Amino acid sequence: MTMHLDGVVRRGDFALDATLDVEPGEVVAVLGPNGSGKTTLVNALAGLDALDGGALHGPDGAAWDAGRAWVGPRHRSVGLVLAEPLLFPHLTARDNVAFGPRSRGAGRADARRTADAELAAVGLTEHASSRPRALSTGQAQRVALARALATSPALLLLDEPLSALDPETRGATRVSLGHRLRGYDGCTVLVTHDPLDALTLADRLVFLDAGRVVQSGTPAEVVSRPRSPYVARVVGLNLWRARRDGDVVRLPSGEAVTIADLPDAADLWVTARPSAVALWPTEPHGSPRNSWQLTVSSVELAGQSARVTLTGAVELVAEVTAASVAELGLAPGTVVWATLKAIELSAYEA
Ligand SMILES: Nc1ncnc2c1ncn2[C@@H]1O[C@H](COP(=O)(O)OP(=O)(O)OP(=O)(O)O)[C@@H](O)[C@H]1O
Repeated sequence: MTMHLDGVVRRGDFALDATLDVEPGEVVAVLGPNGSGKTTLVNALAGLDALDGGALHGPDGAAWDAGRAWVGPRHRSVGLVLAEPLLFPHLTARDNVAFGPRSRGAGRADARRTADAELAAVGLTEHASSRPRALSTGQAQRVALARALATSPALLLLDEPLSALDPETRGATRVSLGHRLRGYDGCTVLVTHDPLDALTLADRLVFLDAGRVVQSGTPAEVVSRPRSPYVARVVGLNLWRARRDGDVVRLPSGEAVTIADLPDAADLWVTARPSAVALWPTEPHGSPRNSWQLTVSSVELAGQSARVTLTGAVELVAEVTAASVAELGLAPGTVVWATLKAIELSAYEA
């Protein structure tokens, strides 16, 4: 069944006030800036915190938290994976995974069979007899995933499961996690800071800001139409709020922008890909386009390309080749002209 939350959790001045539905077999990634309420949400779903209002219905169909109805964490059908694997150091990988089924009443042989199947599903059959200190960090995290799934939970909560891994291990562990999640038919909520986790592992993305859901949609929808500066940053797009006045579109700074294809709405979001921004040492002339004289505030080189942050009449990120950084002498404080063709701007109703 669908997991359904429509509830409020208050912590001092902060309030999480969110609606979240997750279908069986669906992976929903929850993203948001620090302090937006992601951990508060996970704690409410796991039963580590109670709702202060509203209701939570688990995927098993039971009211987990609704008025006087309350199912404690031990009685919710939930598997939890945190950033650190937190395995029992004195138990083998197999016994770590078998611990959950055992403590829920399974016989020793049955629990071991389940553990072996779960370890096989994350590619760790050969390490079943290893103790945690003999495992790499990525392997230990895969054992933690096997342990979380060994009780066949209806809801799997993954709270930054890859964040403690070094970049190389993270890539391989992400692939293994994705593979395992495709074979899991329960509901999955994945909290992450990493856009790559969200875009590669999730069927749907939910963005929290200050305790509220500010956008949700499939990765493709969110990537093409971000609706908050945070979402735009995550998907790597320039985003401005704009107002249409007749055929003129103005940014909040009052700057007019020319957009080829305008929707019939007054309040707009306008996006542009950083790679569509061209930079020039002097004011360019020629085909009609948007052009601004801006100051470079930062340059981040990554291999053959660079992300250049510019400020002035508009805030803009440009992606240029490493060669142009040298040719234009781009460094904090450099003044350049930035242009964007009307056809490179995309506008949609806010
Ligand atoms: N026990 C508490 N008392 C008061 N405020 C709290 C308490 N617990 C959390 N908060 C506040 O609630 C807000 C949300 O915290 P939460 O940990 O859920 O955010 P988060 O999105 O998980 O952040 P991060 O990405 O940094 O982990 C924060 O402003 C935090 O300071």
